[in-house]
Amino acid sequence: MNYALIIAGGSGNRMGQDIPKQFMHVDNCPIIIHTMMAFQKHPDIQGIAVVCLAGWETVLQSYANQFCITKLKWIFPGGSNGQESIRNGIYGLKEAGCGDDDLVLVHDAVRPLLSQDIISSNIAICQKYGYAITGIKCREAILESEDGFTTNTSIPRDKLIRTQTPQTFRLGNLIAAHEEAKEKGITNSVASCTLMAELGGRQMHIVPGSEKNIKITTVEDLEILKALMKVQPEAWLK
Ligand SMILES: C[C@](O)(CO)[C@H](O)COP(=O)(O)O
Repeated sequence: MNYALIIAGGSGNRMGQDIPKQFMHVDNCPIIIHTMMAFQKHPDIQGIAVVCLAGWETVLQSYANQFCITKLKWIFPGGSNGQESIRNGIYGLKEAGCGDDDLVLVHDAVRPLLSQDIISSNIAICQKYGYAITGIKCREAILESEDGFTTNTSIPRDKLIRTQTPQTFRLGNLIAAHEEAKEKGITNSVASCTLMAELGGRQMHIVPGSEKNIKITTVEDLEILKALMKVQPEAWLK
């Protein structure tokens, strides 16, 4: 079985809006529903779990009903950071009876333009190699700055990968990683891929992502999303 685990535990402070960014509407539909629709449409996804910001569970369930997201099976509580939210989600899946060999596609609630191809490739690469990370090559020149205002240090971009989601693992491997993180005192890794890298001993395989698989973090991202959806509504979801 293959399950989507959508991380929607954040309050979206960087957007500076009254409601969390994952619940903001674009094209008459909440961003998180656009995101869930990509998994709803995919024939190889059997269920969707959402790790949800406290207080928004009922809203989420009623939007899912309204937009016919029939694959939504579980809503789990969000954590105090991304790592804890993912941890809540995978332990929730385990308690719900999912097996160690089941695949879990961990995905940001605020990446609504996820294509069917990226989902398919995540499943295929994870089945083959065990650890699948969506990413794209870095095309910009990269500099390092200590204070955010000045710099004299260049970082070669040739080997750099900008990570996206989904990031896909077998449930048993995810649980083992989070157990090891607890033992080692790692509590706030930025993403599943950074946690795996920090722990070591896991070879992750890169699934080609897309510039359209944008993460909505700021008001500027929201404008880009609206523009993309206007030009080619849902085209990249096919
Ligand atoms: C997981 C992620 O999308 C990979 O690029 C990113 O790390 C999420 O970051 P956020 O700070 O939780 O938005």
